[in-house]
Amino acid sequence: MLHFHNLTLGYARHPVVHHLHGQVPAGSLLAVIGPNGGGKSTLLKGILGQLPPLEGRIELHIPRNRIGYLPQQSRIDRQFPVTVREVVAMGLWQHCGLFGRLAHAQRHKIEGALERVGLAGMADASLDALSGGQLQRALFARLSLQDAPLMLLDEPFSAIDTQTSEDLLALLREWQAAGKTLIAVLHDMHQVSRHFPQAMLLARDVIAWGATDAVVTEANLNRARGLPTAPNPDARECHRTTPEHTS
Ligand SMILES: Nc1ncnc2c1ncn2[C@@H]1O[C@H](COP(=O)(O)OP(=O)(O)OP(=O)(O)O)[C@@H](O)[C@H]1O
Repeated sequence: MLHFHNLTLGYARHPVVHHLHGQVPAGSLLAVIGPNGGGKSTLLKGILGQLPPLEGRIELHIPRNRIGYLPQQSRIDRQFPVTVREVVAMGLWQHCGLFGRLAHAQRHKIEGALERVGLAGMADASLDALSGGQLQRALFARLSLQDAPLMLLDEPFSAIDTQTSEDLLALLREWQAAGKTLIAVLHDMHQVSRHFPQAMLLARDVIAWGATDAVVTEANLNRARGLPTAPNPDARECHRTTPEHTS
């Protein structure tokens, strides 16, 4: 689904993710973990094509506009005057355009997606009336309508109550069982160990990547904590490469 070839990503020539090699096979459920500033969101931006590589490349086996993306909740403008229906309808924009009128079948799909995430009857609620957990449920409904083969989720369960997290984790497993490839940035190691078969520990360099049990170890986490994650303005361009990884 996704293949990293000696990928280096960064800002203004300062590398943040270094020399990433390896592939994410179709159908993976991969957690990206690591310290603050370790480059997790930067990696998602690279995959989305929002940040061109400083070096190397990303081989993507689907068109970029077929990637589903759930941004960090803090990036959502909740004061924007829209209803839950309008937000969820954006998941169908490839079928009806962003400002097109919703056909009966599309309204039906939206109702179904809302019901599936536990928001039945909430379509006309305004976005600012939702709790954090309800908003995340609505964003999952939008993602489900997008029906993308690859989905990237940036901290989908931060500041979300346990019941909502459990419900949405069940949805992720359902999507994986249907053949989707899922990559999620997460901070809760307990959640990662319980629900994600594969993990990548990123602290600018990949510390470990593979089966979650082998990645989430005290030794690896300590190593990641000990690495500098602040940008170094004096960093020189580096030509190191690392061996190929297959998740
Ligand atoms: N737009 C930007 N311009 C310049 N530097 C940036 C930009 N976005 C992120 N960075 C820097 O890149 C580094 C990695 O940031 P990134 O957001 O990818 O980390 P992260 O692992 O997702 O962190 P967190 O867990 O805190 O969300 C940080 O040092 C950050 O300050």
